[in-house]
Amino acid sequence: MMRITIRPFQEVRLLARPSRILRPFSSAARTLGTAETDTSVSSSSTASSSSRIGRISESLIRPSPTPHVSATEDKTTVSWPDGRTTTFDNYFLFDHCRCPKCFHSKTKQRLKELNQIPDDIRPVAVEVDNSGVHLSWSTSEEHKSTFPFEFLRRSAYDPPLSSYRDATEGRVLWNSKIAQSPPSVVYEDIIRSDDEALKSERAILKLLNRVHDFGFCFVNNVPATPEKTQELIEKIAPIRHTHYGGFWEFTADQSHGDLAYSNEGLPCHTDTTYFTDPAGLQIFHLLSHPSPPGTGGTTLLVDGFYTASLLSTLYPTSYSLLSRLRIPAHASGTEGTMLRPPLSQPAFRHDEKGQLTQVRWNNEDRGVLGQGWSAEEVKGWYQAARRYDELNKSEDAEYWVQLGPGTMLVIDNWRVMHGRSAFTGARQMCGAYVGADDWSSRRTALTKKHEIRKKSILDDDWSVGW
Ligand SMILES: C[N+](C)(C)CCCC[C@H](N)C(=O)O
Ligand SMILES: O=C(O)CCC(=O)C(=O)O
Repeated sequence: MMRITIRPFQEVRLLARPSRILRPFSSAARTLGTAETDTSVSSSSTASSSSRIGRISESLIRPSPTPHVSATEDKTTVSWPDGRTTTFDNYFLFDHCRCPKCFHSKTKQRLKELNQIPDDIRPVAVEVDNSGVHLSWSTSEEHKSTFPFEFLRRSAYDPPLSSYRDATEGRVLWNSKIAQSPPSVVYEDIIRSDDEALKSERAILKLLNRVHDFGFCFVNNVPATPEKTQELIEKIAPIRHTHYGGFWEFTADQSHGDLAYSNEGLPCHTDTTYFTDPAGLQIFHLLSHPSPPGTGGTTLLVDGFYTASLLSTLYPTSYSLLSRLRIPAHASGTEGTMLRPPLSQPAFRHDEKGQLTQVRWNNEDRGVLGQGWSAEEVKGWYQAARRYDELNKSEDAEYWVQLGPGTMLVIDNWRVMHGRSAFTGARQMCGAYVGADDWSSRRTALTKKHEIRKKSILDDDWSVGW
């Protein structure tokens, strides 16, 4: 392990290749001293606090894939073997230390407060080996952090290393042709005997991965009863309770002041746009709709990410307006329920990397537009909305499927829109919502437990909090 002791204000470059010998220095704090050349690795060289004279001892080191690491008063720079360089604020690195003083390894919580980080925190020693970068800090008490290369690659922000896997990994955008081979799993893989709990979990993970990748997935061979449907849903993830209840059964009985409780057709939409946090999963199981004599009641699915990508390509200005202008939504049709989130949101929301993460699209529940908008924005929004609507209603985008007893449909309500054709006759539907964070947590936890983890994946303490 190569150990370099550095002094404040001293740029240090740790060489991954024996091409140069570091210019060692010995100096009092705060100034650069005259250099002494020392080509032997001084095993005795130890991290020095800022009060002691430090020495750089460096020698030719074997070529290795480890990066160069250099630290100055406020930044630590990592020069990767592929030639890319990323820089970290020393405050950021110290804040992300995972040593026992800074991070509770069981609760995965940060222990160090911001006011416990000295404003001028900086490394006083840098070591690099195959396990990562080891920084000794300028704190009064000895404090050392070890950063896996994987953490530094993934957390890089100056600049970001976009090669890192992100939330869109595995995502498949689809159009009406998905009808040829829609994603599905079978009930028996999930509901198993108690001694097959691990197989059941792997089947649930397969379902949730398909929901992540396609935005929906069928579960076939489900017993057509509310009880078995509820049991299955609760096995997958916790049910989210709303003003409609937890597990719900509904029919055209106007029991709620909402068109879903009628026999009207419903254009493609996402649900609960009137919640600050719209439902993550929308799950349906059509228990009964004798047809004949009943008619209609066919389910519509549209990949809102697919049509958003078309809009972005065809009408980038419209995409931008739907990504920026906030739309109030409300649910006001049921006695005692007047839902209207305090913070309206735009139709398209993106994550920190600019990836489309949520589509909120519901014409029926849309409120009064234009508050705080300009006249041009009002006009522009309607043009953009009509363009998006046209794409959603196109033959290319619409996937019509007739549900029936035995087939449960799990929808990512942040991405895939659903609707139905008008119907006649007695139609019994049941299902539930699951919170967005809840199904994401379930999928991540099952992935961690069941997927063979490539050694480059971050270990426990570093894999959380992204
Ligand atoms: C699913 N369930 C029938 C219980 C409620 C349906 C709510 C429909 C509402 N317009 C919305 O889009 O959220
Ligand atoms: O009845 C259906 O098939 C769907 C109803 C619906 O769109 C909803 O509950 O949001």
